[in-house]
Amino acid sequence: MAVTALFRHISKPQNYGPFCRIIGSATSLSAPIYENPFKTPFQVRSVTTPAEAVTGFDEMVTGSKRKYYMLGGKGGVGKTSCAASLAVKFANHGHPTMVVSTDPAHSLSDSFAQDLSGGMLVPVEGVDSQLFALEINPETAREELRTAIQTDGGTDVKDFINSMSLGMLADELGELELGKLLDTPPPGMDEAIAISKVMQILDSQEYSRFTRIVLDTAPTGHTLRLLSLPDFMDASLGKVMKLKKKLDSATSAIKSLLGKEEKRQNVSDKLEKLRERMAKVRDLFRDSDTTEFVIVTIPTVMAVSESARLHASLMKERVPVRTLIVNQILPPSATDCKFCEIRRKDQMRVLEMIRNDPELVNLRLVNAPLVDVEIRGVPALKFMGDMVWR
Ligand SMILES: Nc1ncnc2c1ncn2[C@@H]1O[C@H](COP(=O)(O)OP(=O)(O)OP(=O)(O)O)[C@@H](O)[C@H]1O
Repeated sequence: MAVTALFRHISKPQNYGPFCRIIGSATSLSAPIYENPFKTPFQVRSVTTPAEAVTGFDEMVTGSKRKYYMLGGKGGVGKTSCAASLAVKFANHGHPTMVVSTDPAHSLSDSFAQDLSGGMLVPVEGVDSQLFALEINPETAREELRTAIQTDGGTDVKDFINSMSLGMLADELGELELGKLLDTPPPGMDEAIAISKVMQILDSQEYSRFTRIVLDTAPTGHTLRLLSLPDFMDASLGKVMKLKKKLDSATSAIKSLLGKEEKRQNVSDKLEKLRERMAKVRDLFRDSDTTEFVIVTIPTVMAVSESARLHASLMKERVPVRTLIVNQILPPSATDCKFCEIRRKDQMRVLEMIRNDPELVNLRLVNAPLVDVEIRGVPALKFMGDMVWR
């Protein structure tokens, strides 16, 4: 697909729906007054959680060099809401921003309450500055790659080699199982291809203006496998490339005799480009000057345990992590709701657990309250952004 074809414009005005009364504040001890999007001031009740911290948004927003923020965590904790709200905030601070979902189960469209599907860059309505969203369907990205390789004769490489009586090389290529890799990809592979596609888009001159890229990633398991994948891909594709070079020199004489076209050169180029992009993805994840991985969790033992494991893996892979967002914290109950009281006590215990967890203790802890409406649409995201990203 031509890069220019990635833009799609929304002509219909969007209805964001009513928003929003809030019942808690992000870590506030002093009960600040926030303004809702309809300009009706409302009081935010305090969430009494001791470790108040800010995400250092000033630092995040400073500078026009391109920066990447990846949000990840357990399913359903609020990754998309946090990612979308960060993107809105960057855009409202003047950064041309792109928010990208590489989660096979996209929810950016739901979060923005706009249709952002289709694998193209879509402008988000209702934001002061440039904000574009992109939902990459990892399966489609994989199919595109497969078709590109097939069209250029790539899947027939093995047959072709056999027909040239180079069976030994064919076996060697077979061992690399590139075709199988695309048929039944290991978990994380689709996302790696999707991210490499994002890199391809961002590499083009046309999109060089984007200075903030926010990635809403798939739940933890995929992220972890994704991290180790570029190395694996790099090695596999590197081997394929070497083999192809050998093959090219071995067959070029025969091919020129038979007058066959050099179709496979295209395949080689594509694989080489994919390998380069995979290597770029790997480097990007580890570059603390440009990249930050933000872990999002909720105050339950299960979610926090998973976050600790995610953090340990990210550290092992040398991915920079500074912030842990604990989302959906219940505010103190204004009524004598026993259920709410018990849940909140439970949550406070979990917050204490986070503060004492050796894996998480050094992270900036940002507590975000559970609000009494769904976070949906730009005004709601703007509101969430002002609570979380400070
Ligand atoms: N602080 C909050 N208060 C109230 N509702 C919230 C809050 N944060 C998120 N939500 C709601 O919780 C639901 C799940 O949020 P979201 O889609 O952002 O999670 P996710 O981690 O991206 O999920 P998935 O793993 O399925 O992609 C949404 O309906 C969202 O509006």
